[in-house]
Amino acid sequence: MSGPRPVVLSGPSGAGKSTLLKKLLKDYKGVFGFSVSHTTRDPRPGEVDGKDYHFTNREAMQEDIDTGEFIETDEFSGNLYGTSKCAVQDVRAKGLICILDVDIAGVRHIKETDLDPIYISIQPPSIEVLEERLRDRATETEEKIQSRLEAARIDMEECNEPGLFDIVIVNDDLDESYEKLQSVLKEEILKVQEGIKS
Ligand SMILES: Nc1nc2c(ncn2[C@@H]2O[C@H](COP(=O)(O)OP(=O)(O)O)[C@@H](O)[C@H]2O)c(=O)[nH]1
Ligand SMILES: Nc1ncnc2c1ncn2[C@@H]1O[C@H](COP(=O)(O)OP(=O)(O)O)[C@@H](O)[C@H]1O
Repeated sequence: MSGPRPVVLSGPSGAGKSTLLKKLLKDYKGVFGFSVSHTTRDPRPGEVDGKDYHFTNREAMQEDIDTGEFIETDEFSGNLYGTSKCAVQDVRAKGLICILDVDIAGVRHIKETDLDPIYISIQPPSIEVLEERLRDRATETEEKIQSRLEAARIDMEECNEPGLFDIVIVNDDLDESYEKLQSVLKEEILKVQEGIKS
């Protein structure tokens, strides 16, 4: 499919991916669209089905996986997550830059497809700061915090693997990170904005 290149945002749970991507979606209306993943985890207060995720159960999701409806899926912290073909096509059909928020296993799966996105890793300044952010967010049980921190340690190591990401942004100061993110995406943003004008 032609059009602007999609963008993959990855990085440990709690690093700030949703915060950054929500800013992009708000500041660049008509430029970006979010690929709404499926998940078997429970919705958090305020999360909207069909907007933040397609909330589903394991049986229904497995049926869809079996019929080939997913580009990639992964088990993360006891739940299934996955990007459906429709999630990406719906955004790309509108000519928008499709943003995917996936874990590092998802990044590796997407590398095997022809999607050709820009790969961006959002990292916390340290594991201690990450733990603090996860605790302050107050969305996870102690068990889920521990399993996210375990996955984070692996992610923080693997993100520096040569060729895996186009850029790694250490999200210390939010405004600075957002500036860096916008600057990496400048070219694609311009393509869409020029398209809107003409
Ligand atoms: N592979 C894959 N990972 C996903 C997908 N959707 C979300 N994730 C990842 O699953 C992890 C947990 O997401 P979530 O439960 O929303 O927690 P949060 O990242 O702490 O807000 C994060 O690392 C997400 O990037 C997906 O469709 N595919
Ligand atoms: N640069 C930052 N400095 C301080 N707190 C941040 C920063 N970026 C995000 N946060 C906070 O950290 C928590 C985790 O961010 P979130 O966007 O939910 O992460 P992710 O989507 O990667 O799991 C949220 O409570 C968010 O408000």
